[in-house]
Amino acid sequence: MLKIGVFGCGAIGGEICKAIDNGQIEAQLYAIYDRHEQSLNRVKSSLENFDPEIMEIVEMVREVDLVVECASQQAVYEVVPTALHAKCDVMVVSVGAFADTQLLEMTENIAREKNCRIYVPSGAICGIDGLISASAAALHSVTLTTEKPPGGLRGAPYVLENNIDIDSITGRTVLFEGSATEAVQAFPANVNVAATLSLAGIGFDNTRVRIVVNPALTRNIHEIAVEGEFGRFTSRVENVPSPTNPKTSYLAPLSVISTLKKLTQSFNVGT
Ligand SMILES: NC(=O)C1=CN([C@@H]2O[C@H](COP(=O)(O)OP(=O)(O)OC[C@H]3O[C@@H](n4cnc5c(N)ncnc54)[C@H](O)[C@@H]3O)[C@@H](O)[C@H]2O)C=CC1
Ligand SMILES: O=C([O-])CC(=O)C(=O)O
Repeated sequence: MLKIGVFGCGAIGGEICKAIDNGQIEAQLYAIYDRHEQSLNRVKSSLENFDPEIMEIVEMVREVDLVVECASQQAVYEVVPTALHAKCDVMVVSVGAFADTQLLEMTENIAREKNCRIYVPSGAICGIDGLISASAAALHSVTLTTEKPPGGLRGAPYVLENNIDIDSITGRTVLFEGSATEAVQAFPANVNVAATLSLAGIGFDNTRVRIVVNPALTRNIHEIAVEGEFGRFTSRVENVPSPTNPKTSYLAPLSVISTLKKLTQSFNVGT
């Protein structure tokens, strides 16, 4: 049975642990880690069938087959190379870290050398399957428009550095327009989906991102528009935010759970 380690036990990590624990994913929840004891305790107390060991990453990668990173972009720098060097596969949700081309090249090289896999789930967006299919021919443009209520964007570096009082905004307001490279640095915990789109499509510098705050919303909306030789498609998802982290949509952990299920099933559907 696949032995899984979960690094980061917040909104996403907590859901993954529960899905393994309740048998939705046929795997063993072998180890968990978080820098906050409170998060570890919350996850441990939510489990009924597994009692995972708490292990730092260096120890975890020696014991498990796959580490699921669900912590932060900064954690990706530590978790991914450590896992791959130990011949351990890795699934990444803080995908924005891969806007750093040196990190991306380095991890791809280690994965190739060690014959390991790096998995990037679709996360909180819909349409990655179509974009991957379309990318087999020429793509002309990929655009993401993310619209969230203030709680979904509060505290982002871009908001703080530009002294934007996000709670005083009364109507739908465009906060940011730029490349995916710029977007994932300006909003590292809000638009990892821009990185996933970039990796699947035309790269970080060519993928356009617009970020909008809308106090009238209760959901996190991501709209994607893709044009290419295949034709054109748009996708729009209105995501229920995670109850413990309003920045994170519930679809994000569900996407990780489904990707993990794919690894353990013999019958797989979708691109
Ligand atoms: N790919 C996608 O579509 C999405 C990606 N994300 C990203 O996924 C990651 C996890 O999201 P959530 O679970 O909502 O966040 P969260 O804030 O609820 O949980 C993250 C947990 O990781 C821990 N953590 C962070 N950095 C750490 C480190 N260096 N070492 C040890 N523990 C660390 C924190 O203590 C926290 O308990 C974030 O980077 C978030 O931005 C979130 C939503 C969608
Ligand atoms: O969960 C979402 O709506 C998207 C998100 O936070 C991210 O991509 O970082």
